[in-house]
Amino acid sequence: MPWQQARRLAHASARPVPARPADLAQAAGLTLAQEIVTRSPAPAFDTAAMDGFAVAGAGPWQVCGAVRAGTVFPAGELQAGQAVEISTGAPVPAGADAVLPVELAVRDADRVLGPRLTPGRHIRRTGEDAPAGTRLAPSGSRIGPALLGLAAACGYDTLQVRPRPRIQILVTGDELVHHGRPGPGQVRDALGPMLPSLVQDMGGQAAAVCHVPDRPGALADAFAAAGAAEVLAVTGSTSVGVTDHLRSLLDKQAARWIVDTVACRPGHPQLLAQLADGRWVVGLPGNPYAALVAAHTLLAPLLAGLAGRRLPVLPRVPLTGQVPLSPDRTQVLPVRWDGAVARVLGEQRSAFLNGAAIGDALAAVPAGWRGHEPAPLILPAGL
Ligand SMILES: Nc1nc2c(c(=O)[nH]1)N[C@H]1C(S)=C(S)[C@@H](COP(=O)(O)OP(=O)(O)OC[C@H]3O[C@@H](n4cnc5c(N)ncnc54)[C@H](O)[C@@H]3O)O[C@H]1N2
Ligand code: MOO
Repeated sequence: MPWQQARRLAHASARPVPARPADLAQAAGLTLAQEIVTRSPAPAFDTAAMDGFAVAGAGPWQVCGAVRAGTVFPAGELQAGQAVEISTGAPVPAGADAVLPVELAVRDADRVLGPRLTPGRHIRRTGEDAPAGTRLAPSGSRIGPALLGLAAACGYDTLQVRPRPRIQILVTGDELVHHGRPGPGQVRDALGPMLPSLVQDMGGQAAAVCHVPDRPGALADAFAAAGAAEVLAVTGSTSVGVTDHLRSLLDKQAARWIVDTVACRPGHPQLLAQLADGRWVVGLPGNPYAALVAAHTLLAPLLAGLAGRRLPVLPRVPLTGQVPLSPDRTQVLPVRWDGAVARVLGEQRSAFLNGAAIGDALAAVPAGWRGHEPAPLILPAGL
């Protein structure tokens, strides 16, 4: 399956997890499952945009009081020739035409003088930003800091959200060790430490990593023990070796296959299937860089779909450096991204993470790519 199609299919297959209410403080980073609508007009009242004097009619004006932010002018309507001292953010009294900034005002006892102002000058009118009932943020938006502030400004205390999809990471491989330097024939587990933080960046939530022996039956036991997770991410069992049990287990459990190998390098043995109980299984190759590429290909789109978000649109950027070409596969390469051009950090073998570890992003160079064409860029969260 072509790489772009695999991404789209992984996203389109997922049904969003159920929504629940969350306090604003708990909603950060989750996905909005409702619209944010202005409940009252914004601003809610005619508001002074400058510190100075709210003035009515032509000057000079008689100063007849003061109105600070958080209070209202008690004396009702201003008459022509009257002014009140006013703070930025305070309600402009009825009858006022404009706000005279303090820098332009000349105060003389209880009188104030200043230039003629166009009507409405330095007044933010009621509903000027958004009338009541305006749709400000659609369902499916990521709840970032600005959206939290907007929700609060619109009077929300809780939001309907979709929680982070839960993932159980199952790391297979009897050759793996988890501490120190590996002995003869052993390999230090790179994926146990890498995947939980990758999952977090992708909007999911990983349970404690589970290490599964290569013996037959162990993976089936791990599936049964995985509990409430929506997604099982299995590493190191995607191939056809005698210790790779994932494919046969999926067939034995009559799983529905969605993606079975992808035309990309590295990471082609990756897979996506759905168990009869609805849980998703993503098979990530054991080679660590191949696992990273596969996670961006299938896991990130699946998590976006489960969270109710759209498939991230990948920006297309020009590439420089040595770009290996392939007539029939997408090549996924670590790059340095300077904001204008992505420089390929050499060809990355599937077992090594050095390029990805120091690079800013991954470039997905399409099959049949020609040198001058921009290529899609996979940016990590936060860049
Ligand atoms: N006969 C074939 N052999 C292989 C094929 C193939 O098409 N036909 N594809 C190769 C490709 S490409 C890949 S990628 C791997 C995928 O293999 P698995 O997903 O089954 O993974 P393993 O065989 O268990 O491991 C591969 C490699 O990665 C190391 N590894 C595994 N897990 C980890 C980990 N957590 N941390 C660090 N390194 C890990 C493992 O020791 C192996 O060196 O299959 C090829 N073979
Ligand atoms: O797909 Mo494998 O990832 O080429 O090493």
